[in-house]
Amino acid sequence: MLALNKLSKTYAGRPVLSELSWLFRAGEFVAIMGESGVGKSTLLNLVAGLDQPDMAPASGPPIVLDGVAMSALDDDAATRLRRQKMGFVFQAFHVLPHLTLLQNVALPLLLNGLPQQRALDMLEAVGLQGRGGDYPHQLSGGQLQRVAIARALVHQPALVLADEPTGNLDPETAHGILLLLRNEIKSSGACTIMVTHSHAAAAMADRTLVLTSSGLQETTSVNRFAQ
Ligand SMILES: Nc1ncnc2c1ncn2[C@@H]1O[C@H](COP(=O)(O)OP(=O)(O)OP(=O)(O)O)[C@@H](O)[C@H]1O
Repeated sequence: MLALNKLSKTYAGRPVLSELSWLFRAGEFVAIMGESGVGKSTLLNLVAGLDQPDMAPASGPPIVLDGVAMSALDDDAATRLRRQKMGFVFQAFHVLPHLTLLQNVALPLLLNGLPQQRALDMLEAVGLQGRGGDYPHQLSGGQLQRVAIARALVHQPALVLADEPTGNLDPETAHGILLLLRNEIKSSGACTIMVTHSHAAAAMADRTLVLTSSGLQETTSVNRFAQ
């Protein structure tokens, strides 16, 4: 579904990611952990096409999503792919304050020319039925994350990217949000990559990878849902 093939990223001559390779399968919920500064957010940004990897190795394109080499796309094509195939639960893509909750959740449908009905269904799925006309400032942090998850999944993307989706929440609220995220991605069949520092969050994933300077490695110690 998503293949990384010797993916590397260097900032100002300093290597951050070196020849990362991994295959993420459809429907899989994967947590990525690792020390601060090791390059987890960089990895998500590269997969999202928001940043460019180092020149492709001779062995082939470094990021391939559903058979499409990201490096072969121009800006417009990359934007279209991102819009159609990806959903984000990133701080940088936070809920827009001047739009109602329904408008926020409907945005990916609007951008993809899809019918708007699913926005109402998604608001209901995340427990915010009847709140579609409210604005983000009327919500708690946990409710806002529910809106972010509804918006990330409403257009049924093949790939969901989440960066610390429960970073600012208390443990109980965080647990509820992660259960919701897990249920929604399992029913939609999306592949989900979640970067987190939280072992409790990682335990909700099917598997956990640890990113170090030597690359990605699977660890089995934290996954309650591991199959
Ligand atoms: N745009 C950029 N320009 C230069 N250096 C950058 C840029 N983005 C990230 N870096 C550097 O790359 C390294 C990895 O950063 P990144 O944010 O990916 O780490 P991280 O593992 O997500 O850290 P954390 O867990 O603290 O969020 C850091 O040393 C950071 O300073």
